[in-house]
Amino acid sequence: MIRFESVYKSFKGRRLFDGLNLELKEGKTTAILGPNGSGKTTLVKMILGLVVPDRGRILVDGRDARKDAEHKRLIGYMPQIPEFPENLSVKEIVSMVKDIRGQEAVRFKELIELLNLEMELDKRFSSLSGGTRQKVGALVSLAFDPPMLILDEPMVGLDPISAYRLKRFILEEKQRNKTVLFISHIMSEVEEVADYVVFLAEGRKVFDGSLEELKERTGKERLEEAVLCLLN
Ligand SMILES: Nc1ncnc2c1ncn2[C@@H]1O[C@H](COP(=O)(O)OP(=O)(O)OP(=O)(O)O)[C@@H](O)[C@H]1O
Repeated sequence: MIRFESVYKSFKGRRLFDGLNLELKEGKTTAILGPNGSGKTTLVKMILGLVVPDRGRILVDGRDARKDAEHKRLIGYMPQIPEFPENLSVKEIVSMVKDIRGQEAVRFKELIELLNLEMELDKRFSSLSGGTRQKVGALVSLAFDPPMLILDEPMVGLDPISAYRLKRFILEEKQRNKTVLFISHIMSEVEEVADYVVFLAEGRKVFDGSLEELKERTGKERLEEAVLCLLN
């Protein structure tokens, strides 16, 4: 379970999170929604310890995300924009992450096939297209088969076939009771994949509950319309 306890975070004197309390359920898939700049990426970066809260704490399976770096080995993180050493090949990047995590890339072959990366393995990261860089981000986050996945707009930038395959993969991970957290602006995707929804607006938690509860609360059957209701 991931728990935010009275989390405060400001950037350059501007308060984003103002005592956020939030629980993300283990073994479930939660979509983080909200307008641009509402704090979604900052939220997931705080779970990873990449952004440190000014006050409060975040517990991942009971471990303080700030103090305990071990929890990172439980998580596969696919950032919005993957950054890896530009001069390394895809193979070398996976090998580097393997050494850092001290884990085997047990799903490497399967993912290479799924994402159609066979021809890219020996190419330097600097020479890859935007979508292929995105696929490398997916590969690295998923190859080590971690119990928790944090995916920041995972399907954006991928061609339709790759996006479809990655979505199927995530749905299978969900069936295996992994804890999945994903950020998305694509409501059809959220509807298909998520069990729970957290909706942020300017760092405030506007909604936190199941998809069904969201529809019930807003009286809207379509998620797109339910989300518009939350914004108004
Ligand atoms: N390192 C930083 N320095 C200064 N401000 C930051 C930093 N990181 C985030 N912010 C600010 O915090 C707010 C939330 O940013 P964040 O990236 O978390 O939003 P988001 O909901 O993920 O947005 P998007 O949907 O556009 O990806 C924004 O106003 C952003 O400018």
